[in-house]
Parts: sequence; C-alpha cells; structure tokens
Amino acid sequence: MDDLTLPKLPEMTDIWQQTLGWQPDAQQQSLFQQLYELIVIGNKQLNLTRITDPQEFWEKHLWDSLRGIKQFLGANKKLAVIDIGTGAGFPGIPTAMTVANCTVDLLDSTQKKITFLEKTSAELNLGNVKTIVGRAEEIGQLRTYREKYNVALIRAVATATVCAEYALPLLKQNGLAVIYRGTWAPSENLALENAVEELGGVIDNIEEFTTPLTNSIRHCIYLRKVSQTPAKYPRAVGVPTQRPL
Ligand SMILES: C[S@@+](CC[C@H](N)C(=O)[O-])C[C@H]1O[C@@H](n2cnc3c(N)ncnc32)[C@H](O)[C@@H]1O
Repeated sequence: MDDLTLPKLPEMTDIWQQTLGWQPDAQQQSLFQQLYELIVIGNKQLNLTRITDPQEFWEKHLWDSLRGIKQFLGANKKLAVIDIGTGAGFPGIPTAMTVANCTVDLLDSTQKKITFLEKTSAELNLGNVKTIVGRAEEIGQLRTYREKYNVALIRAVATATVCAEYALPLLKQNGLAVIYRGTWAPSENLALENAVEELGGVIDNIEEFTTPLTNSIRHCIYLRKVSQTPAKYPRAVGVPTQRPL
C-alpha cells in the first residue's frame, strides 16, 4: 500500500436491510472496504474497472452483485458457484464474502485479471475462492467443470442467449444461472426461451428492479437447468457470439 488514504465506502445499513432484507456484519463490511482498496490500487496498473468512486462502487459493484443472489444471503446450504467472466471479481467475490457455506470459482479468459484475483483472494483470506483462467466455451466442455455447479453467475459478458450457452452446461440438474442485465424487453423473451430450451433449461423468473442510489433499471434473468445440456454445447470459442442460438 502506498501512503494514499483511500475513501471509506458508505455502510448503507438501512438500505441493505430495506432492499435485500440483509446487512453485512462488521467483518463483511471490513472485507468490502479492503476489496475496494485493492481494486483502486490494482487499477493503477490494470484496467480492472472504471467504477472507483465509493458510492458508485457500493451501488454498481457490491449492491448489484448481491441483489442478484438475494435468495442465498440468509441461506446456509452448501453451494458450488461459478462466476463466468468475473473481471475484477463481480459478482463472485461479494458472493464468496457473504453466502455462508459456498465455494466460488472465478472464471475469466484474461490471465492478468485472474492473477490479480488470486492475490486479492489470498490477501483477503477468502479460503472459499478458486480461480480458473480460460474461455467459457472450453471450460464448459471439460469434465472437471461440466455439470459441477449449483449456481452460475454471469454479468456484463455477452447477450443473454450467449450467456445461457456459457452457463447451462456448467450447471448440475436443478442448478440456477443468474444473468445480470441492464435493460431487458419482453420482446426478447421468446428468443431466449427457445435457446434455453435447446440447452436443457427453462426461464424460472425475470426480475426488474431499480438500484437504490441512482434509481437505474436493472434485470436479473434466472434460468433453471431441467435436463442434460446436449454435448455439442457450448460450441467452439467464438461460435456462440458469431451464431447465437
Ligand atoms: C465487461 S467485463 C465484466 C466483468 C464483471 N463480470 C463485472 O460485471 O464487473 C467482461 C469480462 O468477461 C471476460 N470474458 C468475456 N468473454 C469470455 C469468455 N468467453 N470466457 C471467459 N471470460 C470471458 C472478459 O475477459 C472480461 O473480464
């Protein structure tokens, strides 16, 4: 750490409670602050995120990450989670800090980001975090990872149908994929429904909500795996984006 004093993240205890029915304890609040500082410092060398203002970081990285997994915050069930295209660790790292009894695998295709996340999770003593460097299209075809997760998180990586092709092969039967979106129009439902059906899933739910500080509209699309994903999915690197289902 250099001698720069970094600003404190807001606590927002009431807002956590009102919006998610949950609030971080003192240890989790301290982990959020340490994560914020490591990211701001890491950003000097790596292009990790453009969101470094403390209020914006709180809303767009911490709150938004946890809004998508609200249902797991109070639970204490063993969960194997993967965060696909995790970038600077969102939503995977806040998930690892707050969901009791979960393990989180952070997947990204960029080695530099994964190296940063390895150091960060070691500094934060997050024993339940592992990292994987690779492309979702390849990882989804490997026996070590395919059908191994209860929950797959994916935020700001690709269109919803592409995200579904990355996520569903990695899920166990009855597993849940959470696709974080900004905008979503009901007219997009049918194309997604068809793609998800082909991949062995169904759309469980689509939630629309506003963020608590700036009232921005967000969506979370929840997909449930109901049957085995055909072996040909995910297709080869680049194909899901070039020829979406
Ligand atoms: C815009 S960033 C989003 C990061 C983070 N999920 C967030 O919301 O802050 C997209 C990330 O996905 C990764 N990515 C894109 N396509 C990928 C793929 N096919 N497999 C693995 N990672 C991928 C990129 O390297 C990048 O770090």
